[in-house]
Formats: sequence, C-alpha cells, structure tokens
Amino acid sequence: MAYTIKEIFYTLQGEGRNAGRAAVFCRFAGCNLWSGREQDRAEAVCNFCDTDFVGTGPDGGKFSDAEALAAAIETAWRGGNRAKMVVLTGGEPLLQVDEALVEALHARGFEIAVETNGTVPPPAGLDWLCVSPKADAPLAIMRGDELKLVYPQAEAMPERFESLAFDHFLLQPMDGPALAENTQAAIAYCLTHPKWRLSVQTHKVVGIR
Ligand SMILES: C[S@@+](CC[C@H](N)C(=O)[O-])C[C@H]1O[C@@H](n2cnc3c(N)ncnc32)[C@H](O)[C@@H]1O
Ligand SMILES: Nc1nc2[nH]cc(C(=O)O)c2c(=O)[nH]1
Ligand code: SF4
Ligand SMILES: [Mg+2]
Repeated sequence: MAYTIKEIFYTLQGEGRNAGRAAVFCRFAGCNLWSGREQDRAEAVCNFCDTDFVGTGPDGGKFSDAEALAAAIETAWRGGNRAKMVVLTGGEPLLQVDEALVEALHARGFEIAVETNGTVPPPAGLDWLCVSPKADAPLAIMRGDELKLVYPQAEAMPERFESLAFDHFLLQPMDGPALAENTQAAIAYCLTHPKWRLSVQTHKVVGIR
C-alpha cells in the first residue's frame, strides 16, 4: 500500500508518559474528524486541533510501499542503534498504518508508538498505543497503553473513560485561547482525582518541533 506523509522529523516526544524520549515523528496526512481546512473547523467533529496535517510538506511525500517509508524513517533517526523509537501520528495515522508497515519498522529495530483518536481499530503488533478520545466521535479502541484526554471537552469528561483498560490516564490541557485556564482546570482535576496525571505539551514549552 502507498502512504501519504505530511512530514517526518526527529525530536523528543513532548507529551504523555514518554515525554522527553527521542523519537522520529511520522505525521500521516488526513484525518477522519476534520478536513484540516480552517473554513471547516467550526463544523468539524474535532474542532480544537493544533496541527497542520493537510497534504505532503517539504519533509514528507508519497511512499509507494512500507519498505520505502520505513527507510525514510530510519534515515531521520539520529540516535544510534539503541532505543530506536518512532511515533506514528497525524492527522489520523490508523487510516493508513497497516501490518506491512509495522513489520518493516520492527525489522529495522524500531519500537512503534501510535497517537490516535481511537475511532479506527489498530493493526497487530504496535508497541505503544496512545488513544486521545474526541467528544463527538465513537470510540473503537477500548484498551491500550495510555489514554490522553484533551481537557476540558464538555461531552468527554474523564469519568467517561476511567474504567477502560489503559495503563496510564492523562489530562492534556486544550491549547488555544484558553490554555491558561484549561491548564489550571486540569491541575485541579488531577489533584482531586489522582488516577489522572497532567500531560503538558513540553515541546511547545521548550520550543522544539
Ligand atoms: C494532532 S493529534 C494526531 C493524532 C490523532 N489524530 C489524535 O487526535 O490523537 C496528536 C495529539 O495532539 C492532541 N491535540 C490536538 N489538538 C490539541 C490541542 N489544541 N491542545 C492539546 N492537545 C491537542 C490530540 O488529542 C492528540 O493526543
Ligand atoms: N515533540 C512533539 N511531541 C508530540 N507528541 C505528539 C505530537 C503530535 O502532534 O502527535 C507531537 C509533536 O508534534 N511534537
Ligand atoms: S482527531 Fe487528531 S488530527 Fe484529527 S482533527 Fe482531531 S486532533 Fe487533529
Ligand atoms: Mg502536535
């Protein structure tokens, strides 16, 4: 299968339980919950997205098969032969990620993490699954490594998710005009509900990609 990639870059994971860890980010183009066009944002199922995932950027492109994409990801890795990590994100990566890609990345020694909105079932073999539910989208993934909820979302409060089979539960303040208030609200929630931990988008704080 061919893959359409917005960008591939090497950075530190900024969010969640793996924050601070070096990884290649592979951002898949396209999402099932928003077109990515500003004129459609207000009507979108997911309307707070902080990411441009439309088309192919200068660090992206079309890859004709899993081997070609895995080779590009390997080229971006600068950390030597240990702890090789790739984060597949987007857009919605699970619209494109398949077992052929999982196999090609494992063959090159990568641990594979995925950031997903949880509406599409994952292929077998992923090493780290981060699900970030969206209030108006049906959840199709009920288990995984971390559930990272953007907070607050009126119809997706934490109570709705805390019984699901995840190892880690995180609240990530919604970035945008109300970031400061949202951060205070997330802190207050974590202080009174210690099952949940705060996930700060650290890459934005320190100014890396
Ligand atoms: C851009 S999304 C791509 C992956 C997938 N589509 C998803 O929503 O999980 C990557 C992560 O950023 C989070 N995110 C998106 N917009 C955000 C915002 N305005 N503030 C905080 N987190 C945000 C998402 O919830 C998700 O955890
Ligand atoms: N540094 C860094 N960490 C991230 N964690 C999740 C990201 C994403 O956009 O999926 C992201 C991102 O875009 N950059
Ligand atoms: S589901 Fe993810 S990529 Fe899609 S619009 Fe929402 S935050 Fe952005
Ligand atoms: Mg991001």
